[in-house]
Amino acid sequence: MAASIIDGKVIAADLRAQVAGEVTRMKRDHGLTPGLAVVLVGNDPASEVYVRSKHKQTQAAGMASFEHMLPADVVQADVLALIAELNADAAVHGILVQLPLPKGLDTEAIIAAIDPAKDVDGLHPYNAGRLAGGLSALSPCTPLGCIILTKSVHSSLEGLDAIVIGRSNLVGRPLVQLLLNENATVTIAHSRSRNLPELCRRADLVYAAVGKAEMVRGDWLKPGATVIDVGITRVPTTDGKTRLIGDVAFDEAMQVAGAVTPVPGGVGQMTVACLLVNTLRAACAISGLPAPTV
Ligand SMILES: Nc1nc2c(c(=O)[nH]1)N[C@@H](CN(C=O)c1ccc(C(=O)N[C@@H](CCC(=O)O)C(=O)O)cc1)CN2
Ligand SMILES: [Mg+2]
Repeated sequence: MAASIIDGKVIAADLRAQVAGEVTRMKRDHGLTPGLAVVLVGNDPASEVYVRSKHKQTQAAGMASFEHMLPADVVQADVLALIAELNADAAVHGILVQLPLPKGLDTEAIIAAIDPAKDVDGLHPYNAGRLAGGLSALSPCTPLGCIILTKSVHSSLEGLDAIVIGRSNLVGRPLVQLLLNENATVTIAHSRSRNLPELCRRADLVYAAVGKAEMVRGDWLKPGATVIDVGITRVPTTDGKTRLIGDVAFDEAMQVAGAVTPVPGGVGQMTVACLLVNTLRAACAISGLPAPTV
């Protein structure tokens, strides 16, 4: 029997609706409008698309959206000065610097300059450290989305064997921590791992986040496994256009797995929805309000 498709579009839309409901209540009961500031440096076309989508979805949820577009040749000190301004701005509850930054800028230093309470990307070492310590923290959006998608299939992840392929700060590493917090048994694999197909075949939950198109094949999967595909590679098509491909050979996975996320329409959809959740959580924490239920 073919696997079921985990519909990221539907799940993300539901999450955004829940956030919008909470924002309405915050405005009504506390006169508080959560605000998100996004900093885009340069003009990478994909980053421009993602930032536009963040702006639209932030406004659609009833939050304030502040966009800061800086030229590709901006100097480090000017980026840091903008971050300092946003840290001090009471209307801003979340700050996000779109990645990757142009060469020449020190990404680590820029992220470290963000007030951890406003770090809605969950990338500041303070939040990464708290997450790794099993403490409450703002957590990176894509891994949060992966967990929500997994929970749409499994009400509990306790005791399940998970493999995370990829160890980036944005996805793989924080995803491992979130899975541990759910009491999953986690294997961390990466481009240098030996016997990857064999490691994968043991897993109930497979997270592919390496950025290598269709690397995970159908015969790498345990029958019935849940497969969460984080990869997005844009490839040219014969008609001169492009299309997106994930890290998992989708058609093959559909023959073996129990549930699979599509690309597009899976994990990617959750990233911005979870950013809205984090902005809401940051606004509540900064304003001394109880954590939102979403
Ligand atoms: N500061 C950050 N930079 C980047 C992040 C991040 O979380 N924080 N993640 C990615 C880019 N990204 C958001 O910033 C992002 C990627 C993909 C999608 C998405 O909706 N994907 C769609 C397909 C979109 C398309 O057609 O191109 C899907 O998979 O369905 C949203 C956001 C790197 N940088
Ligand atoms: Mg996707």
